[in-house]
Amino acid sequence: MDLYNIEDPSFLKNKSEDELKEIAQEIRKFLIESCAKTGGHIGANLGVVELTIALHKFYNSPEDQIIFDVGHQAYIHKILTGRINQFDSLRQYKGLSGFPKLSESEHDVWEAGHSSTSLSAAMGIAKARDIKGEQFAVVPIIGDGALTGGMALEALNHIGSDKTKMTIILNDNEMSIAPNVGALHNMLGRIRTNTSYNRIKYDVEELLSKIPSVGSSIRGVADRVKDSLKYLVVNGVFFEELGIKYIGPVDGHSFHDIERALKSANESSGPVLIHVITKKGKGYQHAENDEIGTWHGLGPYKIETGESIGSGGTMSWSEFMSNSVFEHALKDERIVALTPAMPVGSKLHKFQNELPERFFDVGIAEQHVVTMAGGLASYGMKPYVAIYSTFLQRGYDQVLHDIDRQKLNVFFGIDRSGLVGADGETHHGVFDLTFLLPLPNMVVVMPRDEKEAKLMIDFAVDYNGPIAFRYPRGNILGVDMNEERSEIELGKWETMQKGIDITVISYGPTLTDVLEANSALKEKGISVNIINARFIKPIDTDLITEIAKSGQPILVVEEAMLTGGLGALVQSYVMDHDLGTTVKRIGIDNTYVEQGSVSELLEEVGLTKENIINKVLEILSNEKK
Ligand SMILES: Cc1ncc(C[n+]2csc(CCOP(=O)(O)OP(=O)(O)O)c2C)c(N)n1
Ligand SMILES: CC(=O)[C@@H](O)[C@H](O)COP(=O)(O)O
Ligand SMILES: [Mg+2]
Repeated sequence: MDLYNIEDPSFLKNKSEDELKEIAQEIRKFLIESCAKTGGHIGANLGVVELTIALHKFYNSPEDQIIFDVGHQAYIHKILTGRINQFDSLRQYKGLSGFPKLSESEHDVWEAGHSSTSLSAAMGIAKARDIKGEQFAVVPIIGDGALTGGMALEALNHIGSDKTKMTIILNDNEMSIAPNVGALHNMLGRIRTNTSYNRIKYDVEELLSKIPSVGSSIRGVADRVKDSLKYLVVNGVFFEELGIKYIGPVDGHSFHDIERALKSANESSGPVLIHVITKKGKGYQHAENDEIGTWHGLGPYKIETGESIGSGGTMSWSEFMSNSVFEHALKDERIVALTPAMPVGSKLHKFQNELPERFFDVGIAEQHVVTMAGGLASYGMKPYVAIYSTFLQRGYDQVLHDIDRQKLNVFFGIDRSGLVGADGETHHGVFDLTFLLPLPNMVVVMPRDEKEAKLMIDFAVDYNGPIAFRYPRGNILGVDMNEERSEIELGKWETMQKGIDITVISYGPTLTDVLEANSALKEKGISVNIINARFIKPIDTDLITEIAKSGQPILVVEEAMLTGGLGALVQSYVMDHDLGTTVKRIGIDNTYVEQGSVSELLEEVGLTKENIINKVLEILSNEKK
């Protein structure tokens, strides 16, 4: 079978099981080879090869709506819907997205990137279908990790009570990114190991099918026996009690078993959940043996050895942050660390292994993690919540209502602040300032390099109140740790270079570009006053006033949304206090930034040394007029 000839999934309809197995094998081989070059979410995809093929054989996409939760496991779906030729560009600039994308194919009916949205989306689609009197199938596929997300549970609550027809595929591989956690995970584990129920249930169903309809009273008794079995051996009771018919566990690598379950689900008039058991990384030894979560998603690798290509170098920001907080925790018993399912990305292993009683992986539960940190803080602890900027969006009300309003002593490590690269528009950490800066009690900081990070971590640990500590994806800028630095003082900025023509204010790693632009501007005889706004909030109002009174125009450069960013704060301060000086900004202007390498994306949004130079020249030339 030439995978490159696939245009749509209809070719699967008349394939025999042996042929399907062959296709699965070819797809696996392709995925392993292709992701070795581009990187990507290989582990999750290798686990759903048979499942995705079986779904596309059984259903008629796009009329039947197949909805992938998170969407990181939709590569096979992309291959079966005619996109194999684009895999060379997977997750690259202008290339094939790593997630379902409406603009890529009519078969992508729902976009995601963040987890646990599929069931709510499915409910909406199913309701629209019913209101319009249409008949198609609605099939959300949700992982055991994504099922721990609060939204998924809210949706189950609604779907079960409403009895809306849909077939939910629960893809249980026992892994979130890291090994999955929580009581739901434990419950699924019990079901997986409880084979006796499954055997009895199938036997009883088999028996029931043989009872003729005339024997209705016998059949009634038998039905009740079958129903009561679930109470005896607990399988699926959780879902059944919610009003959702449970089928499973089903071997997710067996075409026969999946098809049998899909047929059975299809006959039901209400919601059904098929519990499918799969192996993450299936068919590729390195990914299959992964017990940590490294193979969930990664960059290019060597196929034979599984070694990563091109990673390494200096320490990542995440590792530096987590290790530094861990060092503090060894001395300060108030410090506890929390993560919503991201111990791998946030590099919390040291904390997790050495201080397990003060470490909490709460699963994909951003709202819960924030408020739980509040509870810990309210009782004298110093919680460190390592959370990706993009996922903190989920916990915003909790940050506002529970933490900031009560001035609780929570230290947020806001990982992946700024542009993240290949994951694209669902994952860039560029909105957090817009939602954090209005909070009256929140302090927001972002260090520019390793030395400043160390000083700021010391500050944040000592600080008593909510503090958001932003840091980007990628490696930390290493410097001489003995270098002299001005003391970190709440709301005070650092003057990195005194100048007389224009002030450029920035923070974090973007300052490197500002410093580079400065070298070129110096050659043109322009003297730049360079300010490190290490506190993005509170801003240094004394310094802004002093600069404005000196008559210098100001340029604020930031890797964040312009709306509600630092530049906006500085502009309003200058305006509100009639300081009269010009304030211009470079940042992300009212757009969702796509996927690509961070440098390509910085170029696209104008966050480059060249653009800073041009903007400075433009401002100075306008000032002269
Ligand atoms: C709201 C949110 N939090 C965290 C993540 C990061 N994340 C992406 S996939 C994933 C694990 C999902 O596990 P599961 O649903 O079981 O899928 P699997 O990879 O095992 O197939 C996590 C935590 C996310 N995408 N969205
Ligand atoms: C799909 C998802 O949300 C995660 O797998 C994400 O891709 C991880 O990103 P990092 O590689 O930055 O940890
Ligand atoms: Mg999983």
